[in-house]
Amino acid sequence: MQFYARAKHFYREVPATEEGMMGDYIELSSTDIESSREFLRKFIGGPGKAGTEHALDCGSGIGRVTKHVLLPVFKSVELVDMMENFLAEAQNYLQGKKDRVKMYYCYSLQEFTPAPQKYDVIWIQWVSGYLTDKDLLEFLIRCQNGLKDNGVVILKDNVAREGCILDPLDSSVIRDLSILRSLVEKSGFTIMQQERQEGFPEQCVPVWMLAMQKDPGLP
Ligand SMILES: C[S@@+](CC[C@H](N)C(=O)[O-])C[C@H]1O[C@@H](n2cnc3c(N)ncnc32)[C@H](O)[C@@H]1O
Repeated sequence: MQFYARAKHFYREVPATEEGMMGDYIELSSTDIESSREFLRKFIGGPGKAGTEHALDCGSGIGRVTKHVLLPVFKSVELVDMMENFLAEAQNYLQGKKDRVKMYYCYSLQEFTPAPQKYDVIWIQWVSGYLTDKDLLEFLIRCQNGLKDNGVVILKDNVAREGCILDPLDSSVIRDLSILRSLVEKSGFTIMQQERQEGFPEQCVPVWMLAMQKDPGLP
């Protein structure tokens, strides 16, 4: 519980701005967005691919990903974040597109269950490290049930070069790629593609994008 309480305590001091969402690396936001858009394009539209009706932005913060990556593609988007003030700010930040933002869920992901078979894409960016292994695994299992046929989960996060690093400042963990992949696979997802974010400075922790789909044989 302390692990989660500390993260909440940390985010109380974080401004509800793009800078706050980027942890003071605001200059990387446009590179991040551009790569996310390109990565997403591979999995949507066309036979056997995900549709473009509904997306869910997990750990959305003020909706930076929703605004720049999801709303340009999906008819409607829903946001889930544990911080009420971020979701409140999202309503200003997403102004003009508000009618296509259908829900703002104020929940911690470890306590949140996506609605069954509703989403074409579930986007999980820079938030998986705030969940324990057990809670991340269980959340991914609940996400499977939230996906439509051909639906895709995209997880984008910092990835350690080796092992698992605890950041006591914001109470998060950075997992290496093999640990992250094994959690994803344990949940029953199949990883379709993984790609390293390019264009970030060498001294930054590597960032990876993983696209996953549930096994079509499973209910
Ligand atoms: C680094 S910000 C990233 C925000 C957004 N995904 C983006 O890329 O702009 C991390 C976000 O995760 C949220 N968060 C942290 N732990 C969470 C949890 N256990 N459940 C839900 N949201 C959480 C924070 O409130 C914050 O909005």
